[in-house]
Amino acid sequence: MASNIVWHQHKVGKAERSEQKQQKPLVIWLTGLSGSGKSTIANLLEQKLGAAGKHTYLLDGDNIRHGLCGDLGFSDKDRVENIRRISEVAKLFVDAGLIVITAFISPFRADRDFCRHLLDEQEFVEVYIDTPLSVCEQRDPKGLYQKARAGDIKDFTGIDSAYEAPQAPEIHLEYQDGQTAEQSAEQLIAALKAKGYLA
Ligand SMILES: Nc1ncnc2c1ncn2[C@@H]1O[C@H](COP(=O)(O)OS(=O)(=O)O)[C@@H](OP(=O)(O)O)[C@H]1O
Ligand SMILES: Nc1ncnc2c1ncn2[C@@H]1O[C@H](COP(=O)(O)OP(=O)(O)O)[C@@H](O)[C@H]1O
Repeated sequence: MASNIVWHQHKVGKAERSEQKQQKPLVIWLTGLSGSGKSTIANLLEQKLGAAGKHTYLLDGDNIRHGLCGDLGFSDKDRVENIRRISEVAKLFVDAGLIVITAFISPFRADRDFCRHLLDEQEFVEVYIDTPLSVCEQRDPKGLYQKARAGDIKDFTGIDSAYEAPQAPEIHLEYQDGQTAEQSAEQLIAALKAKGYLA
């Protein structure tokens, strides 16, 4: 596809940019059902990383779908393209030396793996926000499950569109009854530290 185009090697590269920021750039990829807690946890995580002096950028489903992916819907084909674009953007931000947090349902395993393979080893951390459908549906923060059950929204993840759960995520945040979002975010930070991602 990219014929007659040559990759330009710049003088300032990822190593220099991450050295300047004193951090290892990476993508912290949150995946889970709608209402599982991705946006809430991602926001808390970004605040906490910022307070610890890290340079971050949060890519969030609802926001990206207003701009970069504003032309896409929720068919399988559009979701694949959504995650492909986001993955390429995440790679650019990693190249800029940033810690990127993404909060997308990203229902298909192959698409999450696409992002993983765009990056170097240790630069992609898949975080499974494993909140059961019944809990997400009960939370229903945007009233979308109610609409999906009533047939007013088609192709809704978990209802009439598939969610392929990660088989070997780097971090698995299992739902615990009564656990607050703050506690989940702390648990995530602790796991990231324990696995050496925030050194
Ligand atoms: N049909 C259908 N299925 C799932 N979600 C829907 C749908 N229609 C609208 N929404 C809203 O869009 C948000 C999901 O967008 P994503 O970009 O994360 O989806 S995907 O990764 O491409 O599957 C999702 O946001 P979150 O609830 O934050 O996950 C919903 O608010
Ligand atoms: N432990 C928890 N982690 C994340 N969110 C939680 C938790 N407990 C309750 N919630 C609530 O669940 C809802 C999750 O919504 P949201 O973060 O928008 O999910 P998503 O981005 O996955 O659709 C929020 O209203 C949040 O306050």
